[in-house]
Amino acid sequence: MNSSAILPHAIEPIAELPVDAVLAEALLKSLAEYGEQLHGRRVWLACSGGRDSLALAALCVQLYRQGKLPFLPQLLHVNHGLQAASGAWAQHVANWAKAQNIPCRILQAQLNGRDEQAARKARYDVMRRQLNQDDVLLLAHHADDQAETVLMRLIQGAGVNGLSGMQPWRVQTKDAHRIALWRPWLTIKRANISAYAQRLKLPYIDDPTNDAGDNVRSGLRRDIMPILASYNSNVIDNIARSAQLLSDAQLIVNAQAGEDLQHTEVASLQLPPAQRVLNIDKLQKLPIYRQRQLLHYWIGQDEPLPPAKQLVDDVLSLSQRDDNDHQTALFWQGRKQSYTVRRYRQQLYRLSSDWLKWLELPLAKQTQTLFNFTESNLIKADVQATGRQPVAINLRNEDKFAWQLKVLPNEVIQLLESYNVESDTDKLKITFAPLERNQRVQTALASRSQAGKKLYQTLGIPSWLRENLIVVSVTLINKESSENGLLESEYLIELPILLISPFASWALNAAQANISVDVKQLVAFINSHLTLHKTC
Ligand SMILES: Nc1ncnc2c1ncn2[C@@H]1O[C@H](COP(=O)(O)OP(=O)(O)OP(=O)(O)O)[C@@H](O)[C@H]1O
Repeated sequence: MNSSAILPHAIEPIAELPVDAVLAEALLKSLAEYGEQLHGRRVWLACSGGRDSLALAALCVQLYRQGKLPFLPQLLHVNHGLQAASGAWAQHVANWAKAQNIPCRILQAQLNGRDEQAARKARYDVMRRQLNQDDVLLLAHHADDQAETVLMRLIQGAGVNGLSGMQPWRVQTKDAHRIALWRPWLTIKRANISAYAQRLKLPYIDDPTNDAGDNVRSGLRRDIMPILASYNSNVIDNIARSAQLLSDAQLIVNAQAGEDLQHTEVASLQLPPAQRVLNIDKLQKLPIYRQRQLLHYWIGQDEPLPPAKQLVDDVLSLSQRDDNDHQTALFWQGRKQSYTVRRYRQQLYRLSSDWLKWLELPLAKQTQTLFNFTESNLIKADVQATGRQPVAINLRNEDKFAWQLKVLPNEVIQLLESYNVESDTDKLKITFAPLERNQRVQTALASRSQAGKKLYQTLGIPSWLRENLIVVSVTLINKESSENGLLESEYLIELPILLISPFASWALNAAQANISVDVKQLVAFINSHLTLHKTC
């Protein structure tokens, strides 16, 4: 609204006229439809003081007085402070609310720019801050707004989702704060609202910028809609109906993509929203249109807005390549965070930038003494009890993610004792050290020890995970008896038993150490407690 907006004078309580049947029916029908979601929620009404939102407020007052509406919404008016008259409009809305005896709150918006988009964002931000968890915000958007929205999106090349327009009920979550936007008038034409406002002599504020044609929306309203109406007088209703049909279609598309996703995701590699992984072989079993839809859904999940079609096409081509290029990285800036989509072998990865940064942090070598009998004066019987408590070892801990390994010392000691080896009688020491590029280790996947690139290839480690391999070793006392059993010698040995990455682990072959330990069984007590969790 600009300063030339017409500010009406007469503010009176709403006349005792019969309610408008069409407008009331739309509101009450919507109330019945979302009754369950509305139950026990506080309802607010976003009121600009313009014709539509003032009419919605007036209808709520009338229906409430007649006992047809179980609640009276509290008005919220946002003062954008853009023009000299802004303060007067806010006062006008407050005065009108007072005359109707309904609560009203005036909020000041903090604008970041002077265009309509900035005002809209600031308006929603300040209203959202006012609302409590699960509160509902009533908006007066109507069929003409819906038609303009659909046309705007059409000329921007939107898909089914965009063309389904505004939704009558939309839950919005931002930083775990959840509210619902409720638009009961999406099927009501502006003309009906105008007639009602006139009958009631509603003192609404008339904003000339709405029809000035100086932004896309008002340009469509002023120049394009009348032309379309000359071809088909039902154009508003018809576009609003198309939006409803497409909204149903979108639900079906989403359900299909969700189902396809379940079959194509690689369950063991998921760390949502930091890392999401798709199996390309399974993706390619789907018809091409479902592949595209699935990728669109997969990339955009965890984000409020979907990715551009170009990115979906690029990811699709990446999945179709048959060369061995693992270097391509497709960047996507989402609303909440940014991501990189990469391919490694037959898998597509969507990696958040936070996660990639975390993976680049250095890992330090550390030695943990799981037990110290001398210091704590524990006798072995106590070990049986306390050793059942897993010992958590932080491999890399930072505000966003924590990589932790849990060891059951009791089990490890018992197992070691069942072989001809013992842990140091006073201490059980486990060492965690980043795998050196040239360090050779032998896993069950290879017949001899390997290092560097060969090892990564054998284990299938993508390039961004290569600095995240850790060798776990136990310090043991090995006893050797001579053949006649008379001579017994003991020596300390550091035995590498396990290689771990954030998502997998591999038992290391101890044959080189010349010790008869069943390494697989030994590592089970360490391996099975590996957890990686996101802390925020
Ligand atoms: N300054 C504001 N304070 C509170 N709510 C607002 C404000 N501006 C808009 N709204 C809400 O957002 C909806 C859509 O915004 P839009 O810009 O189309 O409204 P408007 O044309 O300025 O006013 P109205 O829809 O009331 O005639 C409004 O119907 C109203 O519910």
